[in-house]
Amino acid sequence: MSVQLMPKSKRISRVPSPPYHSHSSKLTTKLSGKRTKYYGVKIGRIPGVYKTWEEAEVQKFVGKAQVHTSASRKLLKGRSLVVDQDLDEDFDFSADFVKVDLDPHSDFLKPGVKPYAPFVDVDRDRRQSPDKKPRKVTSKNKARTDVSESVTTITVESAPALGSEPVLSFQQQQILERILAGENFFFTGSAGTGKSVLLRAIIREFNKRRTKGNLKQTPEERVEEKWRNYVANGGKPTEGEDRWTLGVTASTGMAAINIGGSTVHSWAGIGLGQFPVDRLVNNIRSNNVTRDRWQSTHALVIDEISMIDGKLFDKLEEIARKVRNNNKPFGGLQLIVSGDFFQLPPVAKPEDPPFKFAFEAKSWSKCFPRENMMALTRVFRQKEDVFVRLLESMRKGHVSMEDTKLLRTCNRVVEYTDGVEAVGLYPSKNEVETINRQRLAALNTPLQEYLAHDAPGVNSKGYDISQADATAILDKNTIWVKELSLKVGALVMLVTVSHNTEMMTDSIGKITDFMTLSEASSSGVYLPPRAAQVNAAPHVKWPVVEFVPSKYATNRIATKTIIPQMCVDVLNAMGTVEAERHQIPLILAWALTIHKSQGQTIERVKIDLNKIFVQGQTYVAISRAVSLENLEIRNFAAHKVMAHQRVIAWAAPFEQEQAEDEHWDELLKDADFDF
Ligand SMILES: Nc1ncnc2c1ncn2[C@@H]1O[C@H](COP(=O)(O)OP(=O)(O)OP(=O)(O)O)[C@@H](O)[C@H]1O
Repeated sequence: MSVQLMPKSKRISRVPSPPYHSHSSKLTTKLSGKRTKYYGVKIGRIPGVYKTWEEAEVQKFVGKAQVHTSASRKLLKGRSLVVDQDLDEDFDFSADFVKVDLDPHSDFLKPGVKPYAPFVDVDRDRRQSPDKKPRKVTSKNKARTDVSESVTTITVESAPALGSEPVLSFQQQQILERILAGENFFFTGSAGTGKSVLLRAIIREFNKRRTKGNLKQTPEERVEEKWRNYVANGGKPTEGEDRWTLGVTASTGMAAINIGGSTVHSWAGIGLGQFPVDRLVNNIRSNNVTRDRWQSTHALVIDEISMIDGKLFDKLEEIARKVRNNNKPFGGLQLIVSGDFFQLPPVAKPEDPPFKFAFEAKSWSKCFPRENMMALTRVFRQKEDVFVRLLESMRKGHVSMEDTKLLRTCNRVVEYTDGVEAVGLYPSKNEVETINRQRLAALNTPLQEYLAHDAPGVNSKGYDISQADATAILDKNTIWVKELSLKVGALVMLVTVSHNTEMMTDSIGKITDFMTLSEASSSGVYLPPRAAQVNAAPHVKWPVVEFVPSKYATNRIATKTIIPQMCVDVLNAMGTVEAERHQIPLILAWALTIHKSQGQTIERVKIDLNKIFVQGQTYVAISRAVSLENLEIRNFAAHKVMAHQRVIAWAAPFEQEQAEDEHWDELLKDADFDF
């Protein structure tokens, strides 16, 4: 919690309210035209409302990591509404106070999702002069909040019984325990066997065990704290604390965002990784923060390993030994690696030398002896046996005559009574862009355009990056679009994830309206708690999406939800923000590339296999579906199901051995031995 500042000009009379997760909470915002400012201190020596910043500032707690910089002061000063979940009942709010949500454990403060995003009002020009073509909003012509507004009332309804992450299966739990005991582990398994669910559970467990309160520390603060502890401990490293320091990475930016991490390249501080190892090691050693991260991290997660080249894996392994001055495999770093080699392979240009899979790296078997690799065997995504079996043989590149017949029956149109059609999956990006553009143009409802605000950060050397570079980095590493064009009737997909069940990625729906937050609240539309964060722009209209109620998922989103803008960021090698994008987390979903669909569960799906070009692509596309009932496939042919021979050869003995082990375990379970 921190010192909270708010202008008196934005008076807010407080209605006592339960936390958001209870049934409902209500805030009444009264905005007067005056510009006198008051400053509120909720947690401090003497909580209260102060007339000057100086008076307020001295009330803050000393020694807590809540030092207000001028930047945060500036940030908070301009806000009209800040929301808190656990207001102190004894606190005197009679003097026009606000509700604040600065819970460090709330989703807003997790990597990838941030509060206080600035806004763009794309609708304003059109509202003022209906004949005028909508003007694109840039940082220059961005609309300002009108503080002379009269009264805004927002009712935040609680989410209707949104689910949580599923309970881990016995196999998932077994792997989790071995990882928590400090073992290296590679876990694989067919699509939908719960690798991502397990990975998220692992990250949660590590975070829980890490020293409380330091999750938000920057790498620099961590180094400083480590040094202080080292000195306090008489020059010896402190026990326990580093044991749970976890690096969270993935092979691609998209996969990294899904688990709240960075790409393995960024984390390692190796740029594109094309230089020889010694040069990369020198670069890392010359950067205190990157060097410290390599040295102080205890365990490293690498997700979607199938897309990491084996040569890169070997380079990282050698770098780890050198930078950590430790000759054990990967310099003694605990490795937690996940992925399915039958899915998408490393991206390689035709002119590149042939790629190696990570399991073909020289160091792979040193890092993962046979007993530290396991395949999850229970498929959760699909429930129909016939579909699970079909996908299993397709994964290995086999399709029988019967399978072909069955898949050809999916060449039909599935109609949905609620009018929300299926998401189309296509191999090529151009196809996807064309389809989405054409479908949007065909709707005769008014166009709403939202231009993202991209904020440049710093690169791994600490230098500011340019606006153009920030946009390029964000375009490459995230699925959030720079220019979002929407209309009532558009099919959209939510592309943000929240592990506290507020919103789930992969949710599909149709835009039914554009509303301000207060309009939404008075029409019974669900306002996600984070919607309150953007109340600084009461006249901005956000899309209202009617999501398809999921038949299968344990995680659900409220059916009719307003989606305000949020923020996504890309981290540099120092773990600080390289670029961040403020945008509405929706994308058009009439068409999506198969590459972008990897890792997702899509209940209504329509796949066109016409231009399939890579092994694993057909399997990835079809395995996104939840049931045969909702699956549509165009241009299926058996030869389009391709699995990589090297993967088949590598996986066969491993999977055979595991099946035998499991068979023996099963037999021995009921046996009564007495040694
Ligand atoms: N233990 C479990 N109990 C019930 N459902 C589960 C369990 N584990 C995973 N699931 C569900 O199965 C579906 C697929 O899970 P997940 O995305 O983790 O699979 P995956 O192996 O990562 O798939 P892919 O390889 O396609 O990315 C999700 O809907 C998830 O909620």
